[in-house]
Amino acid sequence: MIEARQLTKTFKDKKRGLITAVGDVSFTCQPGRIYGLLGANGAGKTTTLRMLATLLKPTSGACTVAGHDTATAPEKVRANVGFLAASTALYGRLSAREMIAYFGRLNGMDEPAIVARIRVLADELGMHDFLDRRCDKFSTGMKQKTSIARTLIHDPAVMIFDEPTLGLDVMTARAIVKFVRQCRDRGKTVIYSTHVMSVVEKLCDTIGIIHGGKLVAEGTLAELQTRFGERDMEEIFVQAVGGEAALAAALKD
Ligand SMILES: Nc1ncnc2c1ncn2[C@@H]1O[C@H](COP(=O)(O)OP(=O)(O)OP(=O)(O)O)[C@@H](O)[C@H]1O
Repeated sequence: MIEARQLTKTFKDKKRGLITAVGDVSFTCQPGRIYGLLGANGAGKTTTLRMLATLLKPTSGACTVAGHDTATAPEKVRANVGFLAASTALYGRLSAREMIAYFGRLNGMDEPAIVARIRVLADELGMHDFLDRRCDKFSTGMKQKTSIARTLIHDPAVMIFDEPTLGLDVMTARAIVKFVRQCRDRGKTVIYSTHVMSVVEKLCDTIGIIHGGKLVAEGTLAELQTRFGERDMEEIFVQAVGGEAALAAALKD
């Protein structure tokens, strides 16, 4: 389970002064559920996820992830979390299998467990054709699948995906969305950040709309449709952030 309580993160920026990237954000995600964090560029999604994954310390507020507090037990949180960041990198000279196994060892797994888990991930993500090829020759989709596998090698209870389908072709994006759904169906707690409305509609059990660092609306798709009197997620989103002018102004910052 994930519980964020009044999470706030401010940055001092030379040009822009004090920035509240995330302000007073609270939400929970239960096992077997996908929480979709939906927001435009600069809304505060990545900063929120980095706090949950212990990569950033909140300025105030707290988070509990898989039963552990990120401030007092960060190692325990990290052992139970797989975080696919937009910037997750691969070593070009390693093959996908070597890369994934390396992260298995970093997570304290023994060799038989690593071999077995790579087989499962390669089946689920469709990676067998390129498992033993060098990462520097990979397409964007192959790289992303390898990054996902290395992030989830230790089969964590909590999985955090930051824009996992960005820049991917339709078929690869569909394969990844299907994989995320399977993770949820196996009881994982999943956070999925994106600005793609259609993915949120199809995939997420609960949707949190984040804008200017604030969680401005939250609910199931049906709840949001009722609350805003709209069926279309894009219309709901624009209304939730205060209209097109407010969205355009935020994107200019
Ligand atoms: N290290 C930092 N120093 C200064 N400002 C930062 C820093 N990290 C993020 N910000 C600012 O905080 C705000 C939220 O950024 P964040 O990356 O969390 O948004 P996002 O929703 O993930 O957007 P995107 O989809 O563009 O990645 C932005 O205004 C960003 O410029």
